[in-house]
Amino acid sequence: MASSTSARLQLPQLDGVEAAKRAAAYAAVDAHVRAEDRVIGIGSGSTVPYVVERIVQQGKAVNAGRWFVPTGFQSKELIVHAGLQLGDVDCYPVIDVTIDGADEVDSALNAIKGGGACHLREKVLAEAAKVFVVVADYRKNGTALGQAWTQGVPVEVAEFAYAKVMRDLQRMGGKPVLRMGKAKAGPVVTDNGNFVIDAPFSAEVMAQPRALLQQIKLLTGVLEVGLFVDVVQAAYFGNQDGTITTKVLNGKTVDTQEGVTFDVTQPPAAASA
Ligand SMILES: O=C(CO)[C@H](O)[C@H](O)COP(=O)(O)O
Repeated sequence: MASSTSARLQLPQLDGVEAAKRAAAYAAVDAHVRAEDRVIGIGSGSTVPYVVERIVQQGKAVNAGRWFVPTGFQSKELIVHAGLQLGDVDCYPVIDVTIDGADEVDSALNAIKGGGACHLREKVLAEAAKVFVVVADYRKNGTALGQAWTQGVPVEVAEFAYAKVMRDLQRMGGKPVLRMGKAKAGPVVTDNGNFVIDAPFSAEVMAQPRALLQQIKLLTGVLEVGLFVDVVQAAYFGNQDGTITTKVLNGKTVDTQEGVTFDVTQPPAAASA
């Protein structure tokens, strides 16, 4: 994928899952962040720092004319600390490409997102983008939603409505739990000041993600649901053996390629632009 004639990058040695995340992120940037792209959405999670790292490797010249739109506090900090120009979706409602993490992706490119409680802004930046790409390690690459990611569908709710929405989700057959803070007494509060409910459903219900999304979205008090249906155009997964797996939308079908060789030490082609 990258040219083998350029000088190699000196990168820190990473093991296992971290190496997989880096490979997925670098491969996705190389394939989807073109030199001419001017507005770029930056998602959330532990894989996204490698996305920003690769974009920085594309060089100061190409990045000087770009605006970077974050999905939350974490990605805003990444953008600022990388010396990239910060934009917002109210200035840039059309984004050239957004790259984000994912909690699980199925074989039809449906995804669960919201493990970091950012899925409201993430979905706005996904839908604002001409191209929406997710990056993850091999643990997130599945065939059906809810198999690997068992903590449930993340649902962002208005704080005052949470108890009513919990009851609604129970009536739908879910087992909702209010997400609690780890180093804070009380619930997680999103970047938008709301609560998050995690709602596991049976495999039969999870097998129809569009129907489930529509049903939850209609509950009064719900801001957004972490089911991303028909919005992901490509997914990149880093594997344990150093290769990557790609799932790319091709018309109405998904082309899957496994065991793709990718050398992270090769600089990105856009670096010379
Ligand atoms: O949806 C998200 C945050 O709301 C993240 O993108 C998702 O949790 C993936 O994170 P990681 O790259 O750490 O696995």
